[in-house]
Amino acid sequence: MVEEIRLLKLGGSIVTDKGGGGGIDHARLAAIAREIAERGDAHLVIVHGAGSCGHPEAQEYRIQEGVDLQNRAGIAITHEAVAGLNRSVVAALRAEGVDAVGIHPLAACHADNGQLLSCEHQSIDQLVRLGITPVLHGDVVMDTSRGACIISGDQIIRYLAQALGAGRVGLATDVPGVLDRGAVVPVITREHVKRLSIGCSGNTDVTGGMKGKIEELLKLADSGIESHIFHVSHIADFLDGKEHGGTIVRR
Ligand SMILES: Nc1ncnc2c1ncn2[C@@H]1O[C@H](COP(=O)(O)OP(=O)(O)OP(=O)(O)O)[C@@H](O)[C@H]1O
Ligand SMILES: C=C(C)CCOP(=O)(O)O
Repeated sequence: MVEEIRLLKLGGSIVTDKGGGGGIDHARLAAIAREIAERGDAHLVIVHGAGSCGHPEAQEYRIQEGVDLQNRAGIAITHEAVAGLNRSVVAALRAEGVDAVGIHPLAACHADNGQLLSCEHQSIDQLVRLGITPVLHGDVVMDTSRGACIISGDQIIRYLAQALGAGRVGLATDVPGVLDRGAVVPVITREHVKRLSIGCSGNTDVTGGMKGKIEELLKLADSGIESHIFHVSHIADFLDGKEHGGTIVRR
């Protein structure tokens, strides 16, 4: 029997100090890595966001407006910021015994007009089947129309979930789920979302915060794959298939 692949996004807001001084939260990373290692999670693909390691650089160089000779320096600077975070995520996982390997979308993916068009999912699938945990991230990616653009971890999650036929898709973040007047909305569908007020992030964010996340997850839901948004404290529950108290986005 071919085991199902699970996808977990670690939001930039939980692995970095997104609203504060801007550092990587190494203690949080170690705790998350321990939870993943304790479950011996084979068939897991991890994608992390950028938080304070990439969003400020992408904003400074106006990457989302397109990249040409004037602002091309932003490609390497933004990529290095988030690639450094990727090295820390991979190191934290490996320190706990998870056989993790970092994969950079700048080299593995291509976009057009800000939309992810392709990603080397065959290599990712093969790695997972060998028991290795690929760790991707939101990144600056070359873009046919714009030169380059920023692809969020949420877009990568959507693409990989569809390409790999993922069985379970979860996004851990700094809020308990999608909130409506302070209460968690348990289920969101395309119809229902129109009645909600979903905003961006309270911090520097070039990919649309919660609004951008929901847009991607609704596209995923359209293709029949549901996804879960929950607070970082419920990662173990998600991996164990238990109730996480967050939001499910479905068709
Ligand atoms: N209706 C809403 N419900 C919940 N969060 C919301 C809502 N509207 C806006 N937000 C904001 O969205 C944020 C979460 O989105 P954000 O993109 O920062 O998450 P992330 O995936 O952890 O980070 P990153 O994009 O850096 O990976 C919350 O911290 C909150 O400020
Ligand atoms: C800003 C960069 C480099 C990637 C953004 O990814 P996200 O944090 O998942 O939105």
